[in-house]
Amino acid sequence: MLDNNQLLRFTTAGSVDDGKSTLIGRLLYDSKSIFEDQLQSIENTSKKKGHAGVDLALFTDGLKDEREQGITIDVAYRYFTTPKRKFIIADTPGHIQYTRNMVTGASTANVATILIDARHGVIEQTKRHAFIASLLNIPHVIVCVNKMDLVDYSEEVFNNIVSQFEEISSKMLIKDVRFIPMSALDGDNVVNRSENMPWYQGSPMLYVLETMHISSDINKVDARFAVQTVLRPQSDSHRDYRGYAGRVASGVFRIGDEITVMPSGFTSKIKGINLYDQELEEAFAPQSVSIQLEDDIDIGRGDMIVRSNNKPEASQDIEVMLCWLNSTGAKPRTKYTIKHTSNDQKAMIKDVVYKIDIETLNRVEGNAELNMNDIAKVKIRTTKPLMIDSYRENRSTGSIVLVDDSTNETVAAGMIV
Ligand SMILES: Nc1nc2c(ncn2[C@@H]2O[C@H](COP(=O)(O)OP(=O)(O)OP(=O)(O)O)[C@@H](O)[C@H]2O)c(=O)[nH]1
Repeated sequence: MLDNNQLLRFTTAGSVDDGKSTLIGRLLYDSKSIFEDQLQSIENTSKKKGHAGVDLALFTDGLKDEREQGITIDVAYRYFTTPKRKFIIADTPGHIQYTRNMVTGASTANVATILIDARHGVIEQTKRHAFIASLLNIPHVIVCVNKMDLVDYSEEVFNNIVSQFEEISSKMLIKDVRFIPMSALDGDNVVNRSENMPWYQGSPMLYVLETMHISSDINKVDARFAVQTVLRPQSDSHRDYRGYAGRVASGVFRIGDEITVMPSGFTSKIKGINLYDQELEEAFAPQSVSIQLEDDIDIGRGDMIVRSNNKPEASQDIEVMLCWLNSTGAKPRTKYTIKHTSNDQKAMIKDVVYKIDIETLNRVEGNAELNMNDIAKVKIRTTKPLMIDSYRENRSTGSIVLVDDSTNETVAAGMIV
């Protein structure tokens, strides 16, 4: 089984021409994560285009081709592996890096990388990227100060950018932020240590990504099991078996644990845990398992099994920071389907408390309209209770999405306050 700790998800954000494609290309190329045939074709194209070396941006050009053909790809996922870790990069194309794409790509990320052009320093866009990383509670941020070759590898320029960034990030909730001076084009401090910046004592980017401690990014304290379906095999040998299949959203469950089923409130003890036909002593997030209980109680999809001494709140009135994702905007007095873990209910937006002006990061009150890319604090009322935690404490049971039933489109993503 894949040790989930070894899988690191990261997003890339930067404004147009900061060098995102070049950086990803450099990471793949220098870490030798490119397939031979792909590499050959890129080298040929680079030669044809008159490039002295390899045109690194070609690694991510697939995305551009598709875009030019009019196929909308908002977030592209790239996979690469080094001997130490597996990586998934959620990449959003530079000039369509709207809030919605960043939110979509970043919601499960361990790390957000934010690119800054060393010549320009911290700009409006950087602020927006930092804000979204903080809003989504992405545990780690790496600020890549790129194009250091164009500022004479100056330590002073780098230090100034670090201070500028720290000034804005100190007002946000960003837990772990690191700064790396680099040249993606020349490969300085991406995979290999730069010889041009001996003053930089830190590690190159890949090393940081490979060694970053991410196992504590998952909430291991609050045990939450979202029931997806009830298993009742019909064969004679399994006649007494009744298991609840679902996903451990967070925390750990062990045989013998005293549990409560929510929202009904019935209590029991865990009798067995199965992963396919394997019997486990314990299960942890994000495993999908089936759980057997000592008592026969009425449980269905959307219920949540939790440890009795640590329960989420059951509520029909929730406050969320909502990011509106579709172009139609929010329709007034409309019922949406709200999806929360395995629980689907109907919900209505009762009130827009305030919107965030993404440029100034100020709150704007008195404007109830929600359009694409808007971020707002809203009050939602659901038809039945949801078992919720705050997103800060639990990224899994603290997040929701809204779906428009008439089109089946996901129209908003929200973080429970
Ligand atoms: N001198 C220098 N140029 C760089 C560096 N990194 C990228 N560039 C150049 O900057 C330009 C933009 O790089 P891209 O990688 O295409 O930028 P991007 O951010 O991916 O741009 P979009 O795909 O439009 O979002 C290209 O001409 C790159 O060769 C660097 O470290 N130093």
